[in-house]
Amino acid sequence: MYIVTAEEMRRLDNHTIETIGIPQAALMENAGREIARQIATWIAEAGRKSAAERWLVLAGKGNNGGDGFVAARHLSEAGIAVEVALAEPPERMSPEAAQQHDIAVRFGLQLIHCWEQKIAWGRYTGVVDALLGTGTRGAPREPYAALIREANASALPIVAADIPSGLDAATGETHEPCIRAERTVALAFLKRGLVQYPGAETAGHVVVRPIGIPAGLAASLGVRTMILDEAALNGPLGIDVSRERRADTHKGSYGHTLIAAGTKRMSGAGLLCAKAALRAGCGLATWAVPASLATHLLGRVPEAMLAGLADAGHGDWTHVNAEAILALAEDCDALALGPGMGRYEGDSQWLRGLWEGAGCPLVLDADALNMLAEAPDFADWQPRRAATVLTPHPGEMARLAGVSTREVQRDRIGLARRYAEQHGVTLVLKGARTVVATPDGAVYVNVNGNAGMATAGAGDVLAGIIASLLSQGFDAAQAACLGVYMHGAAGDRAALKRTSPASLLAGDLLEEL
Ligand SMILES: NC(=O)C1=CN([C@@H]2O[C@H](COP(=O)(O)OP(=O)(O)OC[C@H]3O[C@@H](n4cnc5c(N)ncnc54)[C@H](O)[C@@H]3O)[C@@H](O)[C@H]2O)[C@H](O)CC1
Ligand SMILES: [K+]
Repeated sequence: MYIVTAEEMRRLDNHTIETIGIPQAALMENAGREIARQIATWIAEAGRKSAAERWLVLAGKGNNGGDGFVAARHLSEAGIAVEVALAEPPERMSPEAAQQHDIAVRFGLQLIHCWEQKIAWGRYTGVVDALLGTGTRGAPREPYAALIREANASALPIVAADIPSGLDAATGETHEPCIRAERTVALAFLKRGLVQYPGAETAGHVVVRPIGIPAGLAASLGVRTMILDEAALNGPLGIDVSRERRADTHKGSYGHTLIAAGTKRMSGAGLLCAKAALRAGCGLATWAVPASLATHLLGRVPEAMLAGLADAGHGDWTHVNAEAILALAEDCDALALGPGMGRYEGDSQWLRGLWEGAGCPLVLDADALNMLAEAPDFADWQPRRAATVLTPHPGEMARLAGVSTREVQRDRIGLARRYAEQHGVTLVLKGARTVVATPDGAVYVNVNGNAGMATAGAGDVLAGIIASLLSQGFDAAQAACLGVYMHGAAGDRAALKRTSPASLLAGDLLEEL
């Protein structure tokens, strides 16, 4: 399922009208009818009687308002009482909205002129927000701001037409004020703002309804952002998710994952990472740690091989010669580096040796990302010889990109795409709605998982899963996407087994993989 910006939506819209020749009024008719249909369905599902309902449609002066007039007509036809509140007089409306206004008048709909009359909110059982759509620029101005505040304060259920008014369709930023919708009927395609927080929260439950724009047009007009679902895994990512293991295979058929992770204080990070790799299906896993630690970890993951690397008795990673890790990596199919590694003097240069030296796919997580972020000479590092996957959380992403965490969260899709393209890496920007960006400009947004996964060690599990998939021969985009999807799905299964997701542990994810 494609996710578009307002600008991409305009291109799709224009192409449909001008090249394919579907009249704009037909698209608007479809849009309004779909909104009304959804409302009628929800009323019925809630066991309420249409005859007992009275809805108020808030109509703005743009085409979003035009959709509102159409929706009102179809609600009325479905036997649901409806009135339309006009934010501005018809002479200020877009031609399409003005046309729908005139039709509404002749149709006999009850209209309220907000510049002359106050809305008696108590009269209604629900509200359609058709004030502002994808044509919005910046924070809602008057009279829209006041209407949005009143609608929110009314505590009536609000159904947003296309997007909640006040939401930035391109980023998910919410302006002050912004409609808090119970549901949103997205027209033709999901807008980015509906899937990124905080926008995703103000949109409530989102459904996407077709309005006559061919679904395939998105790809042909260059849209490269989509929901990470099974259709994406099976389609553009080319993964057969129902594929079974062949019977005549052995552990050597499924790759060998090397995990360089953990220190005395954070040995659990390495443990979770190594276990996750094995649970995600690699045939063999080697867990490398500084030698001083190895004796304490014997038998902790019996299925993994434990490699204690000479550390001159220091128990830290910079005293482990990078060459020793590279020598182990020679026999492995992917290397995960960073969880629980700690930070040391000169560690950025230490990482450089591994970045330039490792000929197998590399997953960098946690401390390895901070080493990378602080490398003053990163621009001079030789390009990697195999795929690289970075798995930062927003704070680590901020350090990598040299911006604030707030900046990262403001436009996760845009930032992840730019970073991945610029640095030739596959980037997994973690957090609610994890974003996977590939070096060729494709972006996948994950929608599974839950807040219980905001727990120590969940990231270490993800790094292990992705490295495991890389060692099984999946390419970087496939491994990152399938890994993120499996990780979220495991989290959802684990959360179902607990009274509250709050008590979920990273170790629980392993059991569900
Ligand atoms: N996607 C489609 O193919 C179709 C979409 N439809 C609907 O049309 C809107 C987009 O319509 P547009 O006229 O471009 O924009 P808006 O309705 O969002 O109008 C905005 C309106 O308000 C003014 N404005 C802009 N920013 C602000 C602000 N911050 N405060 C106040 N006013 C503002 C601006 O000048 C415009 O006049 C889309 O979302 C769908 O709902 C079609 O109906 C069907 C085809
Ligand atoms: K709206």
